[in-house]
Amino acid sequence: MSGSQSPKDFFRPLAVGAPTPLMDIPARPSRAIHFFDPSNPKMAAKIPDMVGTVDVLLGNLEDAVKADNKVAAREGLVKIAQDTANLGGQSAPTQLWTRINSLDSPWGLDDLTTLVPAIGDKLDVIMVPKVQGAEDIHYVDRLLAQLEAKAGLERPILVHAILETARGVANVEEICGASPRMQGLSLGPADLAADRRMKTTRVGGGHPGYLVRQDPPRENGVANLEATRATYQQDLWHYTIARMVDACAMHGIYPYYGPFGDISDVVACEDQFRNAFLLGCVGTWSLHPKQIAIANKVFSPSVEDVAHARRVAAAMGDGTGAVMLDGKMEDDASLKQCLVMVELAEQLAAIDPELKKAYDAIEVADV
Ligand SMILES: CC(C)(COP(=O)(O)OP(=O)(O)OC[C@H]1O[C@@H](n2cnc3c(N)ncnc32)[C@H](O)[C@@H]1OP(=O)(O)O)[C@@H](O)C(=O)NCCC(=O)NCCSC(=O)C[C@](C)(O)C(=O)O
Ligand SMILES: [Mg+2]
Repeated sequence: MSGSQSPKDFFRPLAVGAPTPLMDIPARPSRAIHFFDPSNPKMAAKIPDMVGTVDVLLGNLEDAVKADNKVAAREGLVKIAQDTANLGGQSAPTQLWTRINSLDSPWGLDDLTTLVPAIGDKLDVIMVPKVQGAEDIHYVDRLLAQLEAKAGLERPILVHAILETARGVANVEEICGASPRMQGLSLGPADLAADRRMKTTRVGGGHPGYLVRQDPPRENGVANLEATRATYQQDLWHYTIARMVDACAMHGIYPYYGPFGDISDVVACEDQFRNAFLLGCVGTWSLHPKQIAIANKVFSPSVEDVAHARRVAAAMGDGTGAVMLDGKMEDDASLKQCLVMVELAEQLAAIDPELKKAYDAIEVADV
């Protein structure tokens, strides 16, 4: 909500006839947001078979789509949305998102004015790149309301902002609170690195030069600076992700990691995703089909964690007081953490039969 706005106006439609904004953003599973270029015939051909195997399919119109293909990508996305069953809309197993071109580009406006009338009923979330502050969200918010009203849509399209400028990061809280449409945030590590003038050349992930080194061993009180010392690579994105998580939690919306550009390094990709999962993110991006399985694995609580969480919940009874379990103290606050895990497991079990089987098996054997 912006400074001069009355609280009661925040949840009013911004155009006559537009759908009423949602009070709460639904927690729909979105472990992997899988990017595809709708102007690439090979990728487009794969989309119908991917429905049901990934939580979100995202038709990307921005960076990674050639300038000459911008219109073809937009039109390709319309066609895919119209022709593909079970993709997009409230009850579809796979959500349909798009990433529009940036608001200062020659294409952003036409992206919105084409997509909303044509496939607005199927589009669940619109990702807006390079968001700098609340003003960008306000612009999209009003425009979407006008387009929704004109198209007679019954459900508001949600908005997701990518943080990829220093100003965007500095304004992260106001971005999250700028509209009831705000669904979440993703990290845009490549543009953000460039904007910050970081000295990296990668799309997400770590850097071997960003490290801390073990202290030198001391002999008779003197540091041996010649000794071999272990180094520990640090996470370049810790600060930004942590800020995103707090801003999203404060506003009841959802944080996501983002892209991991080294498609061949599936191990480091899994590590980067897991850091984000542990810090509070609900999902990440997948740029290549092989990253979907990594995201689904990482962003689904492990069977061991769910088993432990259920044991704590059972041992805590009415949820107050303190108990000992396996030598550890559990209390109201550790129970709350466990309930986050249990709730997430329930949401995922409802849409993923394999996970349901794995989580159901715990109940019998381990609790
Ligand atoms: C990396 C690339 C070029 C490798 O593409 P490739 O064709 O060389 O890979 P491949 O391993 O040979 O592909 C095998 C098969 O899978 C297909 N395929 C491959 N990828 C996909 C896909 N995503 N969805 C569906 N199908 C896909 C591909 O067409 C091929 O089909 P085939 O067997 O029939 O020949 C390709 O995967 C790709 O273009 N991925 C999407 C890239 C993208 O969307 N980038 C933008 C997001 S990141 C970003 O913008 C940064 C950010 C946030 O803004 C900021 O940090 O600032
Ligand atoms: Mg970018």
